[in-house]
Amino acid sequence: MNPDIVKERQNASFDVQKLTYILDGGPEKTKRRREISLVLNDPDFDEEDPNFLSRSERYEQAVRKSAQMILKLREYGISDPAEINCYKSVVRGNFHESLGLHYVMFLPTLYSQCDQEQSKKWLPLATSFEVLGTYAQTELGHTHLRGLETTATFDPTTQEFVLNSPTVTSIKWWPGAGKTSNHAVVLAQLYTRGKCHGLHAFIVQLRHMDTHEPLPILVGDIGPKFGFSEVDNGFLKLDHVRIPRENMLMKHVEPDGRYVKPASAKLTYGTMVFIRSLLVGLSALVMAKSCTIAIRYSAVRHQSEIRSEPEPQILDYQTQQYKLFPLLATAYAFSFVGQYMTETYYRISGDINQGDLSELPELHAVSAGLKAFTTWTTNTGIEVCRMSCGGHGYSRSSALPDLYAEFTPTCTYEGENTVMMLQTAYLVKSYRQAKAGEQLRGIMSYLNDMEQRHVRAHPASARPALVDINDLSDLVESYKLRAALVESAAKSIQQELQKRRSHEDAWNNSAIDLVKASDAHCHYMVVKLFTDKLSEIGDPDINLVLTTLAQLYALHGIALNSGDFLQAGLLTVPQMQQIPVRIKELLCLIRPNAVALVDAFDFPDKVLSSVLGRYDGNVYENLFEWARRSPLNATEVHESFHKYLK
Ligand SMILES: CC/C=C\C/C=C\C/C=C\C/C=C\C/C=C\C/C=C/C(=O)SCCNC(=O)CCNC(=O)[C@H](O)C(C)(C)COP(=O)(O)OP(=O)(O)OC[C@H]1O[C@@H](n2cnc3c(N)ncnc32)[C@H](O)[C@@H]1OP(=O)(O)O
Ligand SMILES: Cc1cc2nc3c(=O)[nH]c(=O)nc-3n(C[C@H](O)[C@H](O)[C@H](O)COP(=O)(O)OP(=O)(O)OC[C@H]3O[C@@H](n4cnc5c(N)ncnc54)[C@H](O)[C@@H]3O)c2cc1C
Repeated sequence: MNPDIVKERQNASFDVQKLTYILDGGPEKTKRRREISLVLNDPDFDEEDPNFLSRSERYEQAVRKSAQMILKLREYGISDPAEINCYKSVVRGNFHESLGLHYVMFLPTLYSQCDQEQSKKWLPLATSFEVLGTYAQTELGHTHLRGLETTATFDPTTQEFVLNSPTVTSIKWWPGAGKTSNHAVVLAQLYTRGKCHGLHAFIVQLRHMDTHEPLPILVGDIGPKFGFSEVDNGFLKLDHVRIPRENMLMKHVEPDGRYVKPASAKLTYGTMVFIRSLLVGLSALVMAKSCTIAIRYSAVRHQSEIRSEPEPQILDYQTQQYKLFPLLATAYAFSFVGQYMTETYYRISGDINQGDLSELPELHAVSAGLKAFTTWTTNTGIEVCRMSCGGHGYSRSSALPDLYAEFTPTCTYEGENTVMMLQTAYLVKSYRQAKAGEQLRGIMSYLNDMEQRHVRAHPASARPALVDINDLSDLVESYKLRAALVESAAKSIQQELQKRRSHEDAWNNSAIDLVKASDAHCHYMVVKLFTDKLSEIGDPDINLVLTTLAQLYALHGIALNSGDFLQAGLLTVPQMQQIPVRIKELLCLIRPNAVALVDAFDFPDKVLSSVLGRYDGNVYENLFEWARRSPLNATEVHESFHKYLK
């Protein structure tokens, strides 16, 4: 064990194990997660570092691993969905699996959209992996759902739907598992009796069940990408492909071609809401991994000098702390927001299953906004962690390049982040309702008292100084008032309408304000949920260290967005000048606990897969060993010497 890291652990002021229990949701859950993590000792999961393999080898290794996972799940009797998720996230490490989409999109779509008869047919096939599915929605030319071109036309004479990609731009593009899957959920515009009824989901067989040869359908892999080398993102061109009427999910077409409206057309989009909710938790996980790597490495890396003494640990540099500790605070904040998002998703989708759709718009708005907010923040955070590791952060051995490449598409997939932020129509609607005197419920209820607060862009001098910057509840209140930026967005729309612009143009001309409002709303939610969590934590040592992190999270956010807080008169200039001073004090308070705080995330070394983030801190000897495994070192003299240099 590296002596620096031993010393760091001795300095901790709290019980790491107890904090792990809080993150997991209780000691029983930690125990079970650790039991599941033992699967990493199974030699069947020993594999070459994918960084030393070609794309085709990586894909093959991922398929082998996916197949092994299924067999082992059965062998170990793991069947609870949360436990399957935990098992997969342990085995997957920092990469994706080839059957990922079958689990996260295909199966959930079947579970939520099959009727009884369809469930009876498809669920046994899909859960036994005879049917391997993908989710084909995006097209070469479109992702906006109303604009999708693929058609499904009902033919009552044969009781079939005819699926067609009429143009090049309508070819399905991106669905994972282009080579792996034999079925797809295809999203297409439904036509029956000559009328279009919008987007619906259909099950389409793509490949022969025994030979895996494609049916008369053009299907394949779209080629190498920025990351996602394990995943065969695919294309799919359908040329008048016929499927039985029973393959339409939720069956809205009667045998005679009559269309029966669903309770809400938006239920077809349910799988995306599910994944967007999951991505909030995934952001927390990846931010936590990145911080673990960068903070452990910063504790064992010595460089330059502060005083004329031996080289200090780089974690002692104030600038290093300023780079990493706000991200550490973010990892904790997002962990609690992830827990909230999961609970909210299951609560509201439970109501939806019972026929109560009243909270669907809020679930959509919250999951879209938080997905965008947390993935954007995490994406930039991983890169800060990588940079903070200097040159060794650039090596694939650090895992940070892989974490970045695998995570960055979360800002794009399941709804491009700007587009998701623009799903703030709900926010503006809520604002208008509150202004009209309606009492809002839930997370939007803070808009109820906006009129009394009169939060507007007044000169700061005209306002009382509301905030004690050392008081978390005051900080939550200021974030809440800043979230009233929605008022500026609503006003911008109003002004555009007064200029006789159409509603659509007024919306587009206010889009920057709308995204800002959405961002402020999400930021408020994160600060509030983090602060609320503190009241549940009885252990005084843990409460103290998490309160310090929450304060840092809140103040750092204000420092980054100082213009908003000053403009709205929520803070005075002298208070704003106090914030960097307070932030520096908080960095000093966090410093002795930094390593313990990342230890509490409890990532086994095999899951982190990072030479820099090793628990024992023995970085240099393992970096050397890792480099020696590089395929370029397989021979002492590379063949290129004989071919070109000699
Ligand atoms: C701890 C966690 C651990 C582990 C997790 C592990 C793994 C999971 C994570 C990752 C998975 C890993 C690997 C998989 C990798 C990638 C998979 C990627 C898949 C995909 O990307 S699938 C394709 C996704 N595509 C999109 O998201 C498209 C985005 N666009 C849209 O959603 C819509 O076009 C848009 C922008 C919402 C507009 O909708 P529409 O076109 O219908 O416009 P309208 O104007 O007609 O309607 C708007 C109206 O409808 C409301 N609305 C829109 N969407 C919804 C919804 N989903 N639910 C409810 N309501 C919705 C909207 O608010 C408007 O309402 P209004 O009329 O104003 O009242
Ligand atoms: C790794 C990966 C895996 C994927 N897996 C799947 C899958 O399994 N199944 C599937 O169906 N799809 C999948 N996708 C596709 C993914 O869902 C889309 O890429 C995503 O929805 C974004 O759409 P787009 O690529 O068309 O971007 P575009 O919508 O073309 O975005 C390009 C730019 O235009 C801007 N823009 C677009 N619309 C607006 C607007 N209304 N207002 C303001 N700005 C706008 C965006 O902000 C962005 O800056 C995957 C994508 C990736 C990268």
